[in-house]
Amino acid sequence: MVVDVTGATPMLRTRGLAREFNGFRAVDDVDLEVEAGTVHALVGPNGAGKTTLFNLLTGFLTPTAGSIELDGEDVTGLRPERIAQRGVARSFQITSLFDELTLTEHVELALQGRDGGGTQFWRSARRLRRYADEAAGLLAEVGLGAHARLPAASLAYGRKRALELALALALSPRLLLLDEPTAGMGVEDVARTVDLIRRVRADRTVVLVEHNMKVVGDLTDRVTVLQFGRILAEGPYDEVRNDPRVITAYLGEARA
Ligand SMILES: Nc1ncnc2c1ncn2[C@@H]1O[C@H](COP(=O)(O)OP(=O)(O)OP(=O)(O)O)[C@@H](O)[C@H]1O
Repeated sequence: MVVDVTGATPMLRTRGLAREFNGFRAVDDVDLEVEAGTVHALVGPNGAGKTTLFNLLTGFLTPTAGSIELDGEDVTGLRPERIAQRGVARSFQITSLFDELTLTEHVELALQGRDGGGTQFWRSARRLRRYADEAAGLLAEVGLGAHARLPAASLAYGRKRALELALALALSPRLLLLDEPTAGMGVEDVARTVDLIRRVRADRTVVLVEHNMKVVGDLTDRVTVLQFGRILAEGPYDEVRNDPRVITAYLGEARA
């Protein structure tokens, strides 16, 4: 186990992390450190490498170079399911919802998957009931308690994303990765989502990719700014947003 000078092992640490696509470095020599119990944002102009970095952290892509440690354990090159088993969950991917299943059934399936029981509904509908209480608790946590018996298809967009969050939380993640949690939302849903993330962050470590700077400012302890696959700046939001290099990077994007 690697321990840093402050004595605390970061929940996530990458060193020299890189990913090339045909000689093009989408992620280039990234040293990222995320302290346990914090909310950390990844921001940067389009094409900066944020999604590629997320895909590396979840094992959906293998790095060309560098390493990834989770709570001091080397997870570099592990397959996505192995990384998930070690407590990394990623939300929101609405495409993974099933229209006809109720919210409760979705969460019960996720809980069964966490316990290694597979995620096939048709084989196990009766066994799923053992998770009823835990599922109810998770739905209440994300504010969907009143909708538990409705099919997922009946939910509005913002609520679908809350359900995705409940599914990620069902895995009891140590590290929760949120991929643009407020993308495509109106002002009210954004505010609700910020509140929700605030609530679920207790005892968890959260890394989010976010374009909405108000959300970043409201939610995060630290921000890493990526540009051209590299870390351009890193620090508390108020420091980073006044960094001339960051301002130039975003102005450049606005002009383009
Ligand atoms: N599979 C791939 N093959 C080739 N190039 C890729 C691939 N995936 C990403 N890239 C390139 O890597 C760079 C970083 O892309 P990435 O999607 O990680 O950026 P991003 O910061 O998430 O951007 P956005 O904010 O637009 O989602 C881009 O130039 C992109 O075209």
